[in-house]
Amino acid sequence: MTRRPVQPQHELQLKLYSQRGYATHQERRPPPSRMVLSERVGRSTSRREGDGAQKKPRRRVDGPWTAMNRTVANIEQSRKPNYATRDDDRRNRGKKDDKNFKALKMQRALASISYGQRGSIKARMQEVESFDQFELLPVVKRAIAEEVLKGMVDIKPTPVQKLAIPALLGQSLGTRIRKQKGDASGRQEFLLAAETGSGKTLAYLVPAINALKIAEADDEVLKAYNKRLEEEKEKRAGEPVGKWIEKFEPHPNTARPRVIVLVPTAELVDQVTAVAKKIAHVVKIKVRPLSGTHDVMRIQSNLYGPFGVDLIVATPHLLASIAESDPNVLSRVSHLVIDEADSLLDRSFSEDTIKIIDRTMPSLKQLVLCSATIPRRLDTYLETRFPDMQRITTPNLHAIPRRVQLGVMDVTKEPYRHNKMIACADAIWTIGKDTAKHEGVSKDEVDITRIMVFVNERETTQEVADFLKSKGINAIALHRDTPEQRQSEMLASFTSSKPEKGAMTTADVLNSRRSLPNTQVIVATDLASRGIDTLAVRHVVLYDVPHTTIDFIHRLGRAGRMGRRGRGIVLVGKDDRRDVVAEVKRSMFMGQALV
Ligand SMILES: Nc1ncnc2c1ncn2[C@@H]1O[C@H](COP(=O)(O)OP(=O)(O)OP(=O)(O)O)[C@@H](O)[C@H]1O
Repeated sequence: MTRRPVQPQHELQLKLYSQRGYATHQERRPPPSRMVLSERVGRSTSRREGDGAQKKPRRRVDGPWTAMNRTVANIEQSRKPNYATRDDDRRNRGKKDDKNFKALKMQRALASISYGQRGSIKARMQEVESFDQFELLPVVKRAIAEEVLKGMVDIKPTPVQKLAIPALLGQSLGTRIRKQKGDASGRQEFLLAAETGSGKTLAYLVPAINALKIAEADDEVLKAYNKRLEEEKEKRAGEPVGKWIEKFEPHPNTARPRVIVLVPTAELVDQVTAVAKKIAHVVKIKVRPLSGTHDVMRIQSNLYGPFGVDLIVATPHLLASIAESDPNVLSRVSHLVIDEADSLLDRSFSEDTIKIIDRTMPSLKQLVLCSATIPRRLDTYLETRFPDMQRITTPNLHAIPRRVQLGVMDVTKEPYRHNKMIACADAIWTIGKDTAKHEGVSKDEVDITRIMVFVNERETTQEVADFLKSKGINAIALHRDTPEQRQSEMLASFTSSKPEKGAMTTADVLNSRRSLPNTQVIVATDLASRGIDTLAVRHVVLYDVPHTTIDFIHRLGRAGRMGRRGRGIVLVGKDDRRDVVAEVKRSMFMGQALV
């Protein structure tokens, strides 16, 4: 048997962060797994092989003395290490083999979507080339081109938009997407599932606003109100409307929105509101945000303001509590969108979300759930509650794009000795310096590098941010107690689509020893930043190994958005599931969906 040469750890680290962009020998060819878990680990002991198959298994009570007095090593045959060679590994790669994703399979959190179904969808998508092919009102098309995607050349719908917009519009198009008739009440239910950063927001906002505008044209009450308003304007000859509108009769849409978009966080309320307002500006509808960060006065004026409200973007908790005191708020909703449905229908939010779904049901025409991941729990819930829901899934759902690379840092080795904080700071310093180096020494100013660090527990965010600050890194923790202004300033720079120049030159950055100029870091849990459109982020550090593949997808999804390239670094410690990390890395390399 040939032995593999052992490389000193610091050499591996250097290689890992070398200019070749993490594509080191180890990276390109993951070592074979030395310990392969039993294929039948999920089955009960009674059904395992051999003569013991018929016997009832003896009940074993685990306790401090269980391992004593054993005369044989308690190693199952099936747990024997698999000494697969690299050649075996290379041969097996790509084969649809049960060996793949074993560790992930044990954790299986995501619902599986057949590749057969994805293939046929891919063919249908090719039939759509432009937003003009959708049966949208001209004013909505203009809003997309002139406001939302302003400045972009060759504007094309993204895969999820190609599939979802015609379906939500009830348009047959060439796409042959099944036109949903709706149930007895005429209500339609959709699930939009597509990768992170793939343009889901527009995919649901555009058809909802289009429907809103069509309904508005048929609304007799609104037409009569507008007529009276025009007469009043004439009567008051030139007096600014803002001065007298409060005293005029209440707007028919006051506190009676027709479209509601639910999102999990205040940051997402702001983000989705900003996109909706860009369309609203051209289309002339009233879009208002409702989130816990607003004071009571602002919430009151957003909901009960004299100009009415058409579309509300809200967090479920706040909206559910408003609906408790004023049930009419949800009495006229025709379109309900649940963005980040995997979070909003999970334990912490589901009570309020379901309350809102139930209350809007009588008037609801379209229910749209939107998510980058479909956890099995959500899948089961939808199966039971909405058996006729039309599922629109893109071909790459649950796969982390190949343009995002994943590097692994072993924190148990020198020089880190299990100290994750030092490893994290080291990774950030390396990224900061490497990025400056890549920009070239001739540059006067270097672009600011934005890095997101993800931890599993909210409590750790501040601890990690403080440590990074002590190491000269400009880091901020994203949690409830961070001053709102600082938080929103930092988020604004992370979500900007244009690169921003820092004050330092390349030489300054490379020579600096005490602080890392031109680098900004946000430390967060993925829940705090779920859905945030961090276009400026190219690097993500997974300080903790995520608990599930769902978290892997959402966290790595903050980088490499909308076709951009990205890099992730996962810090792996003594107690972390290396097998899971290795399999995620392998599936990313092969462009396969995670399980
Ligand atoms: N057709 C398009 N062409 C180019 N860019 C687009 C298009 N549609 C949307 N975008 C841009 O893509 C980015 C990501 O969109 P969006 O935030 O809707 O992604 P998402 O799918 O909701 O991601 P997540 O799952 O992380 O919430 C935004 O900056 C948006 O402006």
